[in-house]
Amino acid sequence: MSSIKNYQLYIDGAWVDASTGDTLNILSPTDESVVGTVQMGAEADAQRALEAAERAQKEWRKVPARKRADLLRAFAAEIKANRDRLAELLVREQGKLLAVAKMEVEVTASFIEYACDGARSIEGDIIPSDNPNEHIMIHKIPRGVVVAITAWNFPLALAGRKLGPALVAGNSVVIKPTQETPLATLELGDLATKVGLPKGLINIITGSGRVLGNALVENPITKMVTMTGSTPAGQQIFRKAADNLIHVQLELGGKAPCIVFDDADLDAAVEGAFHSRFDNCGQVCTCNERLYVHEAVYEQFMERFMEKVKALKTGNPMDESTTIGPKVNAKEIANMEHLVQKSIEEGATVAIGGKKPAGAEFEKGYWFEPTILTDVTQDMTVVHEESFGPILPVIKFKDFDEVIAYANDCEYGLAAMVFTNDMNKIMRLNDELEFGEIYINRGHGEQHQGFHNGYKLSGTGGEDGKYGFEQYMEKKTFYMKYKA
Ligand SMILES: NC(=O)C1=CN([C@@H]2O[C@H](COP(=O)(O)OP(=O)(O)OC[C@H]3O[C@@H](n4cnc5c(N)ncnc54)[C@H](OP(=O)(O)O)[C@@H]3O)[C@@H](O)[C@H]2O)C=CC1
Ligand SMILES: O=C(O)[C@@H](O)[C@@H]1OC[C@H](O)[C@H]1O
Repeated sequence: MSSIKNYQLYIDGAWVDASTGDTLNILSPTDESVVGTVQMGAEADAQRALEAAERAQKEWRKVPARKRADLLRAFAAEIKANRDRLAELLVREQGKLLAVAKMEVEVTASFIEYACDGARSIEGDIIPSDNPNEHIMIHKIPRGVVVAITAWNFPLALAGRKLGPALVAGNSVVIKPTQETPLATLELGDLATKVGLPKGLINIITGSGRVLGNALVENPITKMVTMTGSTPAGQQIFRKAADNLIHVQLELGGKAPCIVFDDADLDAAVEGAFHSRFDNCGQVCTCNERLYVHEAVYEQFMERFMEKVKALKTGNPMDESTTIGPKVNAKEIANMEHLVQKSIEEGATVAIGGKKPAGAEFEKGYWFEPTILTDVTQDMTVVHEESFGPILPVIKFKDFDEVIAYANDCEYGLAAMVFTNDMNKIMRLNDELEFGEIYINRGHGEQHQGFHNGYKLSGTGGEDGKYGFEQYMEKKTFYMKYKA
């Protein structure tokens, strides 16, 4: 039985108590046991962390980018060296499968390593002026103090995704992880100290988004907010950020369509649609949230697809034979139950699942059976509201125009998946689908060198790749007049 650690706040390279004296128990989604405690920071703690970050950034921005990258590669290496310990903590606080947790730790490090590769690409411009004896120079400079606010589905990877580019670009960071799963992120504090990152460069403080998160966003020291989470919270941050007109990068909700055309490779489509819904218990922003299958292949596809769903083994995420774990908390389960009930009321059929699994091992914890809904129509709630869980509505379609209209009939615009081998369809899909990330003939799964970019209510700014890195820098233009 792993011991329970009581975490403090990590500010200016030290562990300190929060100003409030309040603490929060972090519960295991598997059995609701306490897996750790954190302290609830408030405005005064936000101020302390931001001031430490501001002091550190004044020195950090002078360090050559190559040297910054060297230090951060050591940080990434230390994260990898602690993979198994961090992975177990992720399983205990978030309920993801151990194998997925190990991959998350590796991805955390690779996000940082990818950013380090960009250290030598921080280039500006020298532009000839229209005036004689004058040059125009555009410098890329760090923004200053960046506030990073993260969600619970991949808490450590989301931290690495933001820390990497922010720090390599010369900023300092205050991270506020979600109250649901803060523990693995807090562990980054000791690793930062161990590799000798300057004090105050990374600060990790815990507390509610409404109080601590809000205090961070509205503080004038903050020059950028990068947040991953729900659309409502992102909208609140966007409104508050307007007070100081700071740069905001928001990665929010999604409702990805997965479209299987009649000419699709059905094995690839079954695999892609299945993993894109059920991996991480459906808690991925780019998940297959609604499946559209052409009527000509519907029976064939569903026969193979349902076999895989029935074969899923729900259970303890530490058990290697488990293939799907619990949801993260009781609120998420309530949403699952609401969506299934609403779907039934609106005329859908529960083809499989739809409730809490039976058995003593599921008495405690936040469990929900993998659920497939059929006889679904485009107007139903479950086709428009994000489930962010193991629920999949399936709709039969007749032709290209019909399914594109269905796919775009959505307030989100993050990801879409399509299976077809018809080049004309593929090129038309790229033109007509209103989503920032489109996967052709495979399931979801971003790569660091891409650009994770949500349209509509899925966010603003975008993350990853060279365009995501650019978000962490300001530009300064010089007009240099000289004597001939
Ligand atoms: N597009 C993407 O890449 C991703 C999007 N998501 C989306 O996030 C949602 C699930 O994650 P979840 O953590 O519940 O999302 P939430 O929006 O509830 O929380 C995300 C983070 O924002 C904080 N927060 C909430 N309100 C505010 C505020 N007013 N000011 C500052 N910070 C605030 C939260 O703090 P706290 O909760 O601690 O109070 C948390 O740290 C789903 O909708 C999912 O689609 C998730 C992962 C990736
Ligand atoms: O935010 C998400 O849910 C995804 O972008 C997820 O986060 C980190 C992983 O690398 C991505 O799959």
